[in-house]
Amino acid sequence: MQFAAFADRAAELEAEPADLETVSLVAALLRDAGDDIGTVARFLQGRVFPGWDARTLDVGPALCYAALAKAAGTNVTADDVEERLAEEGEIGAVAANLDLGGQQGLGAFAADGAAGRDDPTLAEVDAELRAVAATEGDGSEDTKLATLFGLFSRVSDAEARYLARLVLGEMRLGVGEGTVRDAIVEAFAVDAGLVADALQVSNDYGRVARIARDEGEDGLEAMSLTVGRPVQSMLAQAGTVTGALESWDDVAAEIKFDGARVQLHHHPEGIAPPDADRDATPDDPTVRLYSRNTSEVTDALPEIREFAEQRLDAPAILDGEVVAVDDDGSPLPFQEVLRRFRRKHDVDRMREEVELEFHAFDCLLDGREATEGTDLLDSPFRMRHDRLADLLPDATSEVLYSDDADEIEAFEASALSAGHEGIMLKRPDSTYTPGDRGQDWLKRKPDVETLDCVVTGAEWGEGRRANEFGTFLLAVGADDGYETVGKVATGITDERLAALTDLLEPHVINEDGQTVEFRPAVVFEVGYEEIQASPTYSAGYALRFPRFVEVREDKDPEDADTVERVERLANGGEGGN
Ligand SMILES: Nc1ncnc2c1ncn2[C@@H]1O[C@H](COP(=O)(O)OP(=O)(O)OP(=O)(O)O)[C@@H](O)[C@H]1O
Repeated sequence: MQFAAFADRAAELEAEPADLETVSLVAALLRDAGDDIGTVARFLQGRVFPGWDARTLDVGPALCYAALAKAAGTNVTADDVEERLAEEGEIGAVAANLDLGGQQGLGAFAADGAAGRDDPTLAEVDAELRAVAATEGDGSEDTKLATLFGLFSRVSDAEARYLARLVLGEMRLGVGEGTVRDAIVEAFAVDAGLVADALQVSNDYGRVARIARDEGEDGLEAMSLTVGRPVQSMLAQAGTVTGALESWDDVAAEIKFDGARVQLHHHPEGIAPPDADRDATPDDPTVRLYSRNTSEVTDALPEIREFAEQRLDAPAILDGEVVAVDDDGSPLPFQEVLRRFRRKHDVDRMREEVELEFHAFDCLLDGREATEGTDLLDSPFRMRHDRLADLLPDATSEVLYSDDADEIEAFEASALSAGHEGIMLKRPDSTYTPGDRGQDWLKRKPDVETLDCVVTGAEWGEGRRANEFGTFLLAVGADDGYETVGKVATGITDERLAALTDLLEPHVINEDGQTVEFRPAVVFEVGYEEIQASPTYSAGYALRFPRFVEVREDKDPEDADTVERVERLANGGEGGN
């Protein structure tokens, strides 16, 4: 398929307001996509890589504007592109009006290796974007710029609209995961439940679309978890012991460890890297570790890798928390783990400073021969946990199965006095539902709830702080983008303000006097006293007394809290008992 044909269909989708029609248009596009079906399923969602693959293009707005400016010709600068963005409101419209590769464009003269407008195929665009993602090291910015310039010079105005959005990961087509899922069902007349299950185990819309088309329901049914391809983590809602005991016969209470989520994959025959299009060989590592966002973190956590290498023999996928401990083995605050977590250099030195432990709390795949069935997603929690305790007796979370509130309270008190964050309450017969923040896992924390908010704006400080941001605008996820819920200025030390300014400045997309606007990129955890309905902010709610707690480096904007959750919290639907 030509990229131009994809852009035409994207324009049709963008113009379609009705959800049902959108699903039908996507279904038709999937049917027409031929060999490009996987790429189409991903591009429509603004993704180049499947969900299990954490690679990103790593192209910030500034680089994208520079590439657009270069392709637009000698008269246009990156600042001009930014200015137009302020007028037009979104990058697609800007790109479509720049006459890229046209009369003025350098691409017209085939400079710098650019071929001029030549109608690239979808596969070519995909390959070029993957090349951008693979570029690293010294001079990588220049190489990325050259590749993007080359691509932008090759496309028409209509194509440029969607190419620019794709580069920045914001397609704005109203096509979310649910739309693609429903479209696969409609396009290939396959069972919706089978498609949903296949998506859960594979975390890969492109592959599910292809299998639904080529192998039908049998193929979907045969899809199972694959060691080395992380699934989305199952998540929790805030809940109460009384609520859990009212809804369930008994409760599985566990310690809530204060660390970072890690999915541990083990295969004795090696696990191929995610970007290698080949089977594993014995030279590949036998353990790979993934963060909550499915990024690989194996190299940052060598002791966890060594632990798994020594202790596991068969294929396994385990879910757990990595916690930092002091010399006595008592847990240290979550920030200590993060220091280790994102570490690329000096890992050995850091390893001496901060000791890490893995606490496994779930088992998604148990490949030991003696056990029946390997994929445990549909098995009840009690059984998954028993398997886990059998696999790693000394590194598995302790569980208290109880229907007695007093007993659970005593369990919580001992968890807190041992320095843990709180407890989790799980429904003992619940299945593992990847990516789901459902009612089967509840977190009970003794302190006030916090919210994870996307920082969408800020105001410059005054006087001696004129070069630092002073107040941050907070937003939460909505159906279409983000809605604001408050501003935070308290809880931030001077030193921290400087660091936050450095962190956020590269994400500025707009500036108007004292006020700046950010591309959604950074997530703040924010405490508050209360949430009130309020017309001041676009979410319709305002946080009272918001207080900065931490930057959630382990979360992407998509993982932030939502308007729906804010509404629930405001109406007292969640909270301590
Ligand atoms: N025993 C446990 N079972 C499940 N999750 C646990 C456990 N101990 C610690 N956790 C952590 O608690 C989190 C559950 O809360 P939630 O699903 O809301 O994630 P979160 O949004 O990262 O929340 P939080 O900010 O509370 O860590 C898990 O993601 C995991 O990192």
